[in-house]
Amino acid sequence: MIMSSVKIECVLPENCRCGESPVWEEASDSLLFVDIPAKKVCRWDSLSKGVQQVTVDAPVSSVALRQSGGYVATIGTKFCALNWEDQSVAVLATVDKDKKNNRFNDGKVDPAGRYFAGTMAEETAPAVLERHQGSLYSLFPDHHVEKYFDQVDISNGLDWSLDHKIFYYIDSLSYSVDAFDYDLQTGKISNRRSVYKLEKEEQIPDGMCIDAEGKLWVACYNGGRVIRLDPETGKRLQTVKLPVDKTTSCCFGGKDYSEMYVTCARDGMDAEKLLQQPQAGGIFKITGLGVKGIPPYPYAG
Ligand SMILES: O=C(O)[C@H](O)[C@@H](O)[C@H](O)[C@H](O)CO
Ligand SMILES: [Zn+2]
Repeated sequence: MIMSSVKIECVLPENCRCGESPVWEEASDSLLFVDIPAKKVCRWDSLSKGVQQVTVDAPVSSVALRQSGGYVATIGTKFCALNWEDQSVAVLATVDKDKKNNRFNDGKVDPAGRYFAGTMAEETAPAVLERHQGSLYSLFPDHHVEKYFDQVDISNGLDWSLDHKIFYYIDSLSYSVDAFDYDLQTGKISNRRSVYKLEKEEQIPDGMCIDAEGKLWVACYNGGRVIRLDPETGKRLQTVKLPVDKTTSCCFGGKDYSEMYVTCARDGMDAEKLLQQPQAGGIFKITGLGVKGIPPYPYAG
């Protein structure tokens, strides 16, 4: 049963051009996120409401916690370590060296501490790009990189089932949420299949996270919503609409991971749309969902 006490609030009017990769950092009661084209990694302190940011030298598409301290981030086509204190970036590995127009997109750490992230061709406008240029990779704790597959259009949301036996993945322009069998020991994936095909008004599947009941939450770009899916039945369980169209990603955070945070974009909106949706690019908090999330896994290298 769905309780109707869902509340949506813009907690940070940040005007991100393309906000992405929300990650809750319990140790600092903060939300990390990136603004991809603005080349910024941001950290919003939920207690003081202050934002700190680090500007890097290329589009930054995802950020994740690092077990040994600081963060890791995907910057351009590089997996990097980010030292928050002195704002320094160290390159851990580079991918797609033969594809000068590519950049990383969404990334997330698996339950064994590997940093998964995929690439895409740079867009000329939202969802307009040379197709099939991307690949999916992961950075192992020893800093070696494995490539899983290529021919990706827009590599996007990813997460793992609660028993760590399934890897969920979105290539946005397939309009599908896919699943693979996952071998946590080796990091290998196999047996790709679709678990949900988006409906027309749901638009483009973007970022994704799993909740503590094993259900998937997908942010729908241009759809102005997050949807909750049951990957076992392939059914949509819930739709939560937001007052902005370009919802890009979601994560759980806050006390006991009972709140959901949603990022969104301003790029691609005309002046009229921006007047109608002045909160576009802000950070939204959704409470009252009645389900919790799980903590993010830190990169183990
Ligand atoms: O947020 C992302 O993942 C991409 O970098 C964005 O550019 C959008 O998703 C894309 O335009 C719509 O699919
Ligand atoms: Zn995305």
